[in-house]
Amino acid sequence: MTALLEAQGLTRSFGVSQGMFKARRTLHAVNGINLDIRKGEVLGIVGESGCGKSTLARMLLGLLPPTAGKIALDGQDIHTLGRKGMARRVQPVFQDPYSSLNPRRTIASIVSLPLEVHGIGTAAERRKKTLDILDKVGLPQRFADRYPRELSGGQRQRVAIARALVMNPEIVVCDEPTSALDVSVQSQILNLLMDLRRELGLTYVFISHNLAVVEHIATRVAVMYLGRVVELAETEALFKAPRHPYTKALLTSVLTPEPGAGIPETGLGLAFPDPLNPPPGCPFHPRCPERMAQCSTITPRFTEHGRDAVACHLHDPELRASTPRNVVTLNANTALKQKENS
Ligand SMILES: Nc1ncnc2c1ncn2[C@@H]1O[C@H](COP(=O)(O)OP(=O)(O)OP(=O)(O)O)[C@@H](O)[C@H]1O
Repeated sequence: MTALLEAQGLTRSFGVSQGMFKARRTLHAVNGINLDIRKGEVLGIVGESGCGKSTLARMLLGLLPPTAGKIALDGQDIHTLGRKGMARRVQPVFQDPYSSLNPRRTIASIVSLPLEVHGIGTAAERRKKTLDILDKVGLPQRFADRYPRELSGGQRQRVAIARALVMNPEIVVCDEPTSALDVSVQSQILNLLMDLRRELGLTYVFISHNLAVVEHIATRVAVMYLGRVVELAETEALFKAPRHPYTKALLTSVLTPEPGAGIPETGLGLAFPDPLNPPPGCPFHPRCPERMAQCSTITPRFTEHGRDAVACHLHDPELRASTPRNVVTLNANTALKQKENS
């Protein structure tokens, strides 16, 4: 598969002030990510709250400029495409269908707005296209003249999907598209997204903290930790045989949407690190049950393993071969005890 959207060294930092008399500090929300999104795939992006998923999504959509690195769409720097050029080809579906739809506009006017903004078609053509799209997302055409408040959460998310599709984009970036919905409605929306992908040949970037959802929908998965991708693998391989200790921990946990709440039920014990003060070396090492001596000083390289890749010294053939005697493997309890004693 060829890369449709490609991120190179993608970085986004924010200046954060910590009170009146303290100097502003820099928070690297996304830190040097290389990622190719291939035509027709569903690239799942997972990781704890605060690891940088939404910041990455906003950059891929062209809504937030990177502080370093670049993104290319079909080989062309998205900077040169501009917001409008990007909006024709890459569209978002966000988490909250309550706040993302203008309450004062009718459904038809919400869905057709992108066409109007881009000056596409006559009013009659736009109306027809809007009704067709409502049909495609499973909403009765009579909803066209209703307002968001008259619709349920699931119906509103269908409107948000219709609005994303009305421009015939190639890529849809879905940021937690089912997280705000009732469980009973979530699978309907997921099935709709999958049907639309098949029918329209779409490519999805699918962000979720829900691993079961990602396993169901993604063809490939990128696991993020503190602004970096630490593992990238085909979905089946990732869920069957995760390589990175963090991925392994994620698979045995249920992530909470609360920032800073850490990974519950993993046995790792230690909380999510302060993004303003990330640990040296491998950012995961203080929580890692398999950490080795070099993990606290050397940042792991991203090494390829067949079609997959991982950033972990345990899987770096060069480093493993060169430092066999340095290796000190700690289990989760030892790591926890060390933390308690320090
Ligand atoms: N505008 C901003 N100014 C300062 N810090 C920010 C800003 N936006 C995001 N951050 C910080 O960047 C980091 C990554 O945030 P981001 O929202 O991308 O994470 P996330 O993985 O999407 O989390 P969630 O699942 O909670 O949405 C967090 O530490 C967050 O506090």
